[in-house]
Amino acid sequence: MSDRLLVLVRHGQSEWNLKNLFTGWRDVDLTEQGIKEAREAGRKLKAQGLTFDIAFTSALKRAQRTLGLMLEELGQTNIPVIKDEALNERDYGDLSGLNKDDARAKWGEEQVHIWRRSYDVAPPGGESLKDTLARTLPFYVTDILPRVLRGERVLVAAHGNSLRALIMVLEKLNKESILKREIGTGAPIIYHLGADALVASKLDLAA
Ligand SMILES: O=C(O)[C@H](O)COP(=O)(O)O
Repeated sequence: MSDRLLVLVRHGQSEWNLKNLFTGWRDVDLTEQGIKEAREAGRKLKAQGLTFDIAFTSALKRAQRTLGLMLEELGQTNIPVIKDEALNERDYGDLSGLNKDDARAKWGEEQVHIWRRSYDVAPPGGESLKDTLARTLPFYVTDILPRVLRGERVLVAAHGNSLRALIMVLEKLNKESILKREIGTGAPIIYHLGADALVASKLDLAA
């Protein structure tokens, strides 16, 4: 097995996940449940015998706290941590702060599903997954991937849609299959990459 390790983790449950509100770039904290999920994710990685050389996270505190809690469980709070807006959640624009059920009642189930899961339809005033990919992918290519290919073991704590964007590329998912891809809170996905940067193996700890 190559040591080109890349682990992706969505943050634990946030206060607005619990309240069922569109969050996007709003900077809300973890719930007690989210803290538990983050610690559990760290314990799961430790149980796999994994250690990391560097970690990446977004500019938002729910992902940063999740990372900090995982590193505590791993006993690795001293590794370098790079925070970058490129890994932030998709900007939900005018939907930010609205209740997801209220939005379904107003615009219909299908429209809301398209805004939440489609590849190229942006919510009003916000980013589509394609727009999100346009900022996460260059950052992945310039800052994350070269380290993985050099053999550094990399942990990324980010968000449902910034991770869906990266997963779309890593797993070569098309516009149809990404529609169905859900990323659970605090559920690590462990990849080993080949020297060609393609996925050599994948272990989804949520599965
Ligand atoms: O930003 C949000 O509201 C959530 O973190 C992700 O939302 P989604 O499940 O609608 O993509």
